[in-house]
Amino acid sequence: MEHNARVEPAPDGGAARFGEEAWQKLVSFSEMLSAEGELRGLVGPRELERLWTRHILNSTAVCEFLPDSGLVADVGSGAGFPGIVLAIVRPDLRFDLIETMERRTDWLDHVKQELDLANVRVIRSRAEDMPKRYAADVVTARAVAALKKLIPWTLPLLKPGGHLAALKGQRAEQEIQDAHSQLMKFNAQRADVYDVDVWGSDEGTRVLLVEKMK
Ligand SMILES: C[S@@+](CC[C@H](N)C(=O)[O-])C[C@H]1O[C@@H](n2cnc3c(N)ncnc32)[C@H](O)[C@@H]1O
Repeated sequence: MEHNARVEPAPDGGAARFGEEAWQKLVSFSEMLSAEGELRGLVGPRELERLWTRHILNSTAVCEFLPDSGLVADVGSGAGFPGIVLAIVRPDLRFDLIETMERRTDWLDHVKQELDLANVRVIRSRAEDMPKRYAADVVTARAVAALKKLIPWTLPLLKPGGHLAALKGQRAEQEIQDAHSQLMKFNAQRADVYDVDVWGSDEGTRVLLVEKMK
């Protein structure tokens, strides 16, 4: 596949970091996004210039908050961040990508087929409309909504003792304060912010981790 000149090149050393198979799939995912992402209205042209650092590698920051085994639900996956990236890096975990827009679930299904991601299920739904019995070990979310909205959407999707890991920016602490009553109402045990280094990028990121009561 021909590379778009504006697309940020992949960093060196990815195969050593993520394993050969996962790295090949991450590169293929970047190529699919470069070729089709703009046309399909999934990523803006400026975003292709920072596809690796701002999006693909940024998504990997959630890895250290994933469970040893079980089910991860990525709410509002959009073009596949962080859900597709995490599913590639952790083929031993099951991933449900819960996304409300058909255009985006069509894309996510296409990526699942092309990259042969047997651990991925694409679910077209709003997070808040998922069945009551749904129970994930971890829910992930990036750029979906402020925490006070995310809590009612995502804590009901978690098993007791499960975690919401949301990629957030500088206002993460303020978001926790603003979500105080939702955190109490939906049985959050604690909410903390972690500064995380992102491999291959100079830009770190922040993960807001909410634990649901056991
Ligand atoms: C700004 S995009 C972010 C996409 C991706 N997470 C990322 O970081 O690039 C937000 C996505 O969340 C989806 N979304 C918004 N509200 C949702 C909900 N209640 N349940 C599931 N998906 C939702 C939108 O359709 C959109 O694809």
